[in-house]
Amino acid sequence: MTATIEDRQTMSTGVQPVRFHQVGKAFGQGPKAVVALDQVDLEVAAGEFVCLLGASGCGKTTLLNLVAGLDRPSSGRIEVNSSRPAVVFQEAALMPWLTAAGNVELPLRMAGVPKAQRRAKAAELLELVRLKGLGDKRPHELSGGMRQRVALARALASTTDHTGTGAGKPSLLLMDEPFSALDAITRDVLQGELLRIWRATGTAILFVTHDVREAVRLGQRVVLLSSRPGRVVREWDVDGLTGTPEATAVDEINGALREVISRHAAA
Ligand SMILES: Nc1ncnc2c1ncn2[C@@H]1O[C@H](COP(=O)(O)OP(=O)(O)OP(=O)(O)O)[C@@H](O)[C@H]1O
Repeated sequence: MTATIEDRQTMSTGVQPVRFHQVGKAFGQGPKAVVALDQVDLEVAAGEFVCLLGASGCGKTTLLNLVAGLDRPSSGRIEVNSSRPAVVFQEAALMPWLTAAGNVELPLRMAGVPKAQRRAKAAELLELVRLKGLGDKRPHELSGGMRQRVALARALASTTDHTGTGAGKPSLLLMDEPFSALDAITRDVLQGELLRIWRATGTAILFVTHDVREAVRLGQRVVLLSSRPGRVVREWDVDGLTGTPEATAVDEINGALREVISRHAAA
């Protein structure tokens, strides 16, 4: 089930939104430095859904921050070849004084999209995340799941190229445990919605989680990071697995995750 190099090369034809070449990231210097990532090689193909899995503190958020340009690597090289990557966090982080539609419009406003066009785009995206008719609600009037839907619509607005400068570049969504604060039923519904939206938009997604089931359900590929420092230790091609194959993949990946955690604990 582990993807071969040949498989990876087949998947990686065309423009890749993200490529990591031997990326390292350390916080601080000298003996007290915290090495969060070490020699990470990773790529995401256009339109691909990749789940990044690892134990708490292994550097998953650090890796997403590097892709988003919120931080810089200490070593190695990152190629980001997408129209502006957008991030969805664990908490929706909406502007409380803006309506749902206002929040979705915000990145469009910042990109200089004319008013009528951004209104129409926000309405279209709110419909895509099944919040049609709720655009005038403020965040406090919405449930946690609804707020994450707004955050997803805003991220989609942000990653769409409206200026023409990113023409031809694939879009990329970065998602940092976006459903982990939600109850199990809402999480299940939103996972299904995310798959639908991914298929409808064709955006590439790099999705961080520490939930193996979630990773196998959502991803085409699951990439396992070791415990600190985070390194890619294994990856699995889980595209289209359902039923028993999916359960087998979950067991196998759970075993590998436990192994990297216990190796770290023993170190
Ligand atoms: N700004 C920073 N300064 C110092 N250390 C940091 C900083 N950001 C992250 N770290 C450290 O780097 C390591 C990786 O952190 P990161 O948040 O990327 O892990 P994670 O895998 O996302 O964890 P979790 O699953 O718990 O969210 C941790 O040891 C963390 O303490």
